Amino acid sequence: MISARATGRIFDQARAEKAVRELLLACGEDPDRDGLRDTPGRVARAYREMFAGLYEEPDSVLDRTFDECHEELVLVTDIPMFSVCEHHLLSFHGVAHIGYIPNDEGKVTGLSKLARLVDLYARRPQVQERLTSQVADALMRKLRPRGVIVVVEAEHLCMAMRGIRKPGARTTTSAVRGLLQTSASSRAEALDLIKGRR
Ligand SMILES: Nc1nc2c(ncn2[C@@H]2O[C@H](COP(=O)(O)OP(=O)(O)OP(=O)(O)O)[C@@H](O)[C@H]2O)c(=O)[nH]1
Ligand SMILES: [Zn+2]
Repeated sequence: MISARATGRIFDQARAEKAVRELLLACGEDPDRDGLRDTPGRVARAYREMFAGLYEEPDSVLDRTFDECHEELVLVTDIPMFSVCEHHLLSFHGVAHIGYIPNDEGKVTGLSKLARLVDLYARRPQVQERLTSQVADALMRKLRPRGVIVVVEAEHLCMAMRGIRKPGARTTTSAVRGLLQTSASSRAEALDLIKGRR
């Protein structure tokens, strides 16, 4: 059993393996045949990795800040993102763009922390809308910036490989907070930079 570092949740490897074995049986497969014998263990480990964000405290990612006196937009685009849709437990994946305007103390975070924050929230059972707003809200809570914008563009495998079967359909979600919500010109500047990034 893997114990949680911060959130009080645990990953129960033995239970996950048992559940995968049950699922294979339910599908009419033989989990004891050669090719499947190690599969429950592998799948359980894969889920532990894909849901690693359940065991991490998001706010701690942003504990370290730097005084850079930068009071204009900081924008990181095209952060690769893999998450798991909580409705079908299938992947949705794409990119996230994150921008924020530091407060007048000029408090900035390390750029990699923005990607770490996306990773942490993405590695949970999710819906894209909640992932997007959770990242924005964590930044507002911890950095107290003047504004935040988060845009996520993703393809959902549950819409591509099953169900409606529309591979290539992309979903875009955004969350804007503070000045980037109230000021149309600040928001337009950020969106232009996101749209024109290539
Ligand atoms: N809003 C939102 N919907 C999502 C997300 N991921 C998957 N879904 C949708 O969740 C919905 C679940 O619908 P249900 O009718 O309960 O399930 P279903 O019968 O499997 O639906 P279909 O996918 O249409 O076959 C589907 O429309 C999915 O496209 C997401 O991140 N956000
Ligand atoms: Zn889904």
